[in-house]
Amino acid sequence: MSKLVGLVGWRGMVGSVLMDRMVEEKDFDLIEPLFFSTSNAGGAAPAMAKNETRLQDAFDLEALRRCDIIITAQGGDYTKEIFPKLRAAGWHGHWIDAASTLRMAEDAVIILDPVNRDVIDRALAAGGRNWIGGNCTVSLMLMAMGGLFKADLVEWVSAMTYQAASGAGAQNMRELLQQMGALHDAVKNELADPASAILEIDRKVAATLRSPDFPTQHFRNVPLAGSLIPWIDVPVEHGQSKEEWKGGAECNKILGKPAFRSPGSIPIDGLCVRIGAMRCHSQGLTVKLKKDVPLAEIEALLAGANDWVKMVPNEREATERALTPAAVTGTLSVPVGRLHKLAMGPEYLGAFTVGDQLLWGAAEPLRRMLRILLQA
Ligand SMILES: NC(=O)C1=CN([C@@H]2O[C@H](COP(=O)(O)OP(=O)(O)OC[C@H]3O[C@@H](n4cnc5c(N)ncnc54)[C@H](OP(=O)(O)O)[C@@H]3O)[C@@H](O)[C@H]2O)C=CC1
Ligand SMILES: N[C@@H](CC(=O)OP(=O)(O)O)C(=O)O
Repeated sequence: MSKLVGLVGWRGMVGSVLMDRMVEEKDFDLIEPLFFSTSNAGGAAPAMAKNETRLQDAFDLEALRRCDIIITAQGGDYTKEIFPKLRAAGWHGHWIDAASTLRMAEDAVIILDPVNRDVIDRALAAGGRNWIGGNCTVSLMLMAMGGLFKADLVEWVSAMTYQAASGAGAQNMRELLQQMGALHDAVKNELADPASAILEIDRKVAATLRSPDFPTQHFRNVPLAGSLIPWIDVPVEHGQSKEEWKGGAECNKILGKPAFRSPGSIPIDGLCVRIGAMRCHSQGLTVKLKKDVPLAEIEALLAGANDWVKMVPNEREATERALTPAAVTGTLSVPVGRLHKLAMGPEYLGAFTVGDQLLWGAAEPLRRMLRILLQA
């Protein structure tokens, strides 16, 4: 009999990407889905529903307890409220979650199976039941650079990120576009006139960016279009933002290493910056290798690590065409390029990578974990 799989958060942004991927990969052929809602219990479930065609109440513990597996992309507040109650009520099913709430819990595994299938399998054999998707930036960096970690060649990594608006949420994507539109509106007459002065256009753009009427409500009252925001998420210790802390904390956990900042862990740190891309995060990486490894060997290790990483030659045209959010958006491909040894010495590697933060960064690891559980 098919497993009963509860789906919570399926109509949100991450949830919708997840549903599309599950349809594409025919995951629904293998399960009996049960759709939940926090706002419309009793309403019609989406077309993928089979026998259970009404939306269940996502706060109804009895309905949730029926599920063998629950996948949620509803968000951290929902997880915080429901997960402990569900476990306390004796539910022993598998919980697959996109939210960060449970990531660092001892009994939770951060799932990214092309990188840490061994960690997942060990936890599964030991009775593990909590499977949490990683932070998007972290997952995308590991999808790109997994080959070097697997070969135990990494002494430390510094990641400088260029993160898309989607990481802040659907409303932020809309606001980014509104900001772009407002900037264009401010100078559209001058743009139509090839003789207009560029510095006059620039002056008007700057005034618009700084105007109290510029739409900035979702970006904490600062512009993103025509600018950038070098802070993501709340401050934590050591002068880091939480997004920067996740780089070290989650990477080490995903790789099955000792806790970040403890002996044996890999130092991973950098600066996380929001830029005006829609849904692809990019990262400029400095990797300190444990030894001088020839570039050709590095490329082979990276390219062989999984089916989605794609090497882009360190050439101008190939880079401009293939190593950008515009090229990658909406795809599972994780290109890595700009690979070269840096001036600091032969153990210092420069690299640049781009990935869709809603696919490998959020939805894809969840549906792949479902497949792993269905095969177990
Ligand atoms: N955004 C990201 O980049 C990432 C997000 N995550 C995690 O996933 C969680 C969900 O994120 P995200 O998908 O961006 O959140 P959304 O705000 O898009 O969706 C969350 C929920 O909001 C409700 N909702 C209310 N109004 C609408 C509407 N107009 N359209 C769709 N849904 C609506 C839905 O619940 P209901 O149907 O019950 O009303 C939905 O499941 C995050 O809180 C985070 O924990 C993880 C990785 C990346
Ligand atoms: N914080 C990420 C998006 C995200 O949802 O991350 P997490 O899953 O770690 O909360 C960003 O802003 O780009």
